[in-house]
Amino acid sequence: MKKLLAPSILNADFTNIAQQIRYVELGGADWIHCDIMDGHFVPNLTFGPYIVKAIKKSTNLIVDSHLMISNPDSLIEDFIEAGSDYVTVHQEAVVHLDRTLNKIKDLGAKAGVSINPSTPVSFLYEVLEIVDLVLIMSVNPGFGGQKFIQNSVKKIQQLYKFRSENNLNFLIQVDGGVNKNNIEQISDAGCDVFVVGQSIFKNDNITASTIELKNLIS
Ligand SMILES: O=C(CO)[C@@H](O)[C@H](O)COP(=O)(O)O
Repeated sequence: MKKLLAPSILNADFTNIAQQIRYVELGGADWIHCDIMDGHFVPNLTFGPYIVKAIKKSTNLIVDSHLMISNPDSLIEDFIEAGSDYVTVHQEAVVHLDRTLNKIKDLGAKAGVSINPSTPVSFLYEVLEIVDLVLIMSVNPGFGGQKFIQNSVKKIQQLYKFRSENNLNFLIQVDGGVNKNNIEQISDAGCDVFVVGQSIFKNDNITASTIELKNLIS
């Protein structure tokens, strides 16, 4: 499976977001990752569907919306209408996970599910047949620039094994603290999609850091 790089714009310069996206496009980024935070499920606030719509207009890359919000069902439709190709909800934030994931698919987007560092992979076993993507959070969600939680590698290996043994097709994504020193180890564990924030956008040369990370997973 091709390995994909998904720069997270959480810590990008929003005074010129179209240019920042252009820089990662030039570096070979595959997706744009949008971190949606509500100040309730996570202790931080970001942006909503209006901004996702503007981001979609500024790029041809896949737009990947990660909803770190309570009660995501009420906003799923808005994020899909705004142009999200993937919509990922948190297992911890949803009561009827099977219903929510099917709703995303019925509305025409790819359905993703995410788990926090303290949630075991086994909590997802019953929905893995219907999801397009599983996001392993490798930091506690809410902020960019945190340290990678090493136990996430074991969770990725476990998920990779389950996928192979059950002949399933979902993508395995990792998010939080990914950088040039650990990305190869995470890739070897079986990860397909790498969300990277600060290690791309907090560098002087955004395109060069994108190229460097892409090379490490190619
Ligand atoms: O969802 C989140 C944080 O909650 C992430 O997308 C981070 O924004 C990734 O940023 P870095 O850890 O790579 O800086």
